[in-house]
Amino acid sequence: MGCGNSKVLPEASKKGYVSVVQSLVAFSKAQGDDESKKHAKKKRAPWFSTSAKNLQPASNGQQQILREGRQQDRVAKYKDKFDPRVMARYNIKALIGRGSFSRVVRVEHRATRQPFAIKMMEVEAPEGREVCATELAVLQRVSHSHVIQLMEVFQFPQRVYMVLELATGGELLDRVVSRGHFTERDATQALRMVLAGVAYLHNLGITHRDLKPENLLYYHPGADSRLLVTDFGLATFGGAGSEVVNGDNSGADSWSLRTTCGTPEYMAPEVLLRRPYSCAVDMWALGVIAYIVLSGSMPFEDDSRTRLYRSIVRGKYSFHGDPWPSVSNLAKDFIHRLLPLDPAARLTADQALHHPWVASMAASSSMKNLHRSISQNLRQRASRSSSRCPSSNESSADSTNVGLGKLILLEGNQEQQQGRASGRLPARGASTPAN
Ligand SMILES: Nc1ncnc2c1ncn2[C@@H]1O[C@H](COP(=O)(O)OP(=O)(O)OP(=O)(O)O)[C@@H](O)[C@H]1O
Repeated sequence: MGCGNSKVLPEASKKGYVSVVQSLVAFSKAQGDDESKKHAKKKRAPWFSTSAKNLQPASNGQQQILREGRQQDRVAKYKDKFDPRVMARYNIKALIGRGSFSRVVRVEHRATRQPFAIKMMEVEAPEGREVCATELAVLQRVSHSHVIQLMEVFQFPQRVYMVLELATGGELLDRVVSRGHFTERDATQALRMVLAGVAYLHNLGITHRDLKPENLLYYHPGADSRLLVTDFGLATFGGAGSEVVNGDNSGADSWSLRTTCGTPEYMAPEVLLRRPYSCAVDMWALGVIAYIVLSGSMPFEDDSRTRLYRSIVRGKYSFHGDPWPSVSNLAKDFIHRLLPLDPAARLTADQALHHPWVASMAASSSMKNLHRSISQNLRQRASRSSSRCPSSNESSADSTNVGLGKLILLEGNQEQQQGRASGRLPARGASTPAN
C-alpha cells in the first residue's frame, strides 16, 4: 500500500453516499498507538515497494537474529489471539502480513502437516464484517487453478478465520525483479494465467475491482508456478451479463455497478467518473498491470491525486522512455486494447486471451531482455516513493499523495444486497464449523 496505506475518500462525496472510508480510517485509528505504528510499517508504496525489498542490501547476521526474535514474538502474540478451536487443528508458524482488517499467518495442519495460510478477519466492526462477507461470498463460490482456493472457514462472532491455500512464491513484481532476465514471453506467461483466472471470475459474474500486482501471488517459488488472483475484499457479484460472457460487454445488464472503489492508479475512468460500470474495470486494471510488467513504470501516475484522476479520465499515457523502444508493437497493441476510455471497446478477458501477442506467447516479438530497464524503473519509483513518505506515521488524511491505498465509497446498498444474496450459496470445498 501507499505511504499512508489508508482507505481514502475521493475529493467530493455526495450526500446520500455512505462513506465506509471514514469508518475505516476511524477503525484503524481506534486500534491504538501500538497497532497504528505497526500498521504504518506495513503501509507501503503501491506495487513497487515490495519489489524494493529485493533491492535492499543483505542484512547482517545480527539483524537477522533480531528479525527472527521479533517474528517469534509476533507469532506468540497471534497465537494468543487465535481461537483455541482453530489452534486445535492448525499450528501457527509465522506471520505473513497484515491487511486493513486482517492478519495472515502461515500455519500447518496438525494432522496432515500440510501448510496453509489463515486469514484472520476482525468482524466486530461493521466495516470489517462487510469486507469479510464480501471476500467469503466470493471465495466460497470459486475453484480455479488461478484463483486462491479457500479450504475451510471458522466463523465466530468476533473473528472469521479463512484457511487458504498457501502462496509461497511471492508477488508478481517481486518475481520479475528477482529472476534477472525478463522478456515479453515471460510477460505473456504471467498475463495468461491472470487472464485465465479473471475470465473465470467474469464468467461467474464476479468483478474483482482491485486487481494489481500485489494481489497476484505465485503459488510456489519454482519457475513453473501457477499465478493466483487473491484478495477479494472489494469484489462484487454483478457487472457481467451474458453479453460479457459472449464477448460483448456493452449490454445494459452488465452496467449494474456503482460503488467507487479500488486502488487509485488502477481505477478505470468510468469508476472515477462515477458512471455505472461493469467487469470491464478489471480489464482496465489488467492494462495497467501489463504496462507495469513490461516497463516497471506506471501508465498513469502523479503525486497529486487530482492530477492522477485527470490523466486517467483523459486516458493519456505514452510509451516513452526505456524499455519501450525494445517492446513490440503487438505488446503495445495489447495494452491499447485494454485501456480505451470506452469500456465497451475494451477487450474482455476471453478476447484478451486470444489477442495474438498473448495467444502466440509473443512469438513474433524480439526476445530482448527487458529486466535491466524494468528493475531500474522500479528502483527509481521505490526511491521516489520513500521520499514522498517522510514518516511512517504519516497521516491517513493526506490528500495530495497518491498510492495511498484503496478507495471505498458506497452509493446505496444495491451491490451489497446482490453480493450477499449470491453469498448465500453453499461453499465449495469449504466447511463452516459451528461456533
Ligand atoms: N493465501 C495466501 N498465501 C500467502 N500470502 C498471502 C495469502 N493471502 C494473503 N497473503 C499475504 O498476506 C498479506 C496480507 O494480505 P491481506 O489480503 O490480508 O491484506 P492486503 O490485501 O495486503 O491489505 P488490505 O486488506 O488493506 O487490502 C499480504 O502481503 C498478502 O500478499
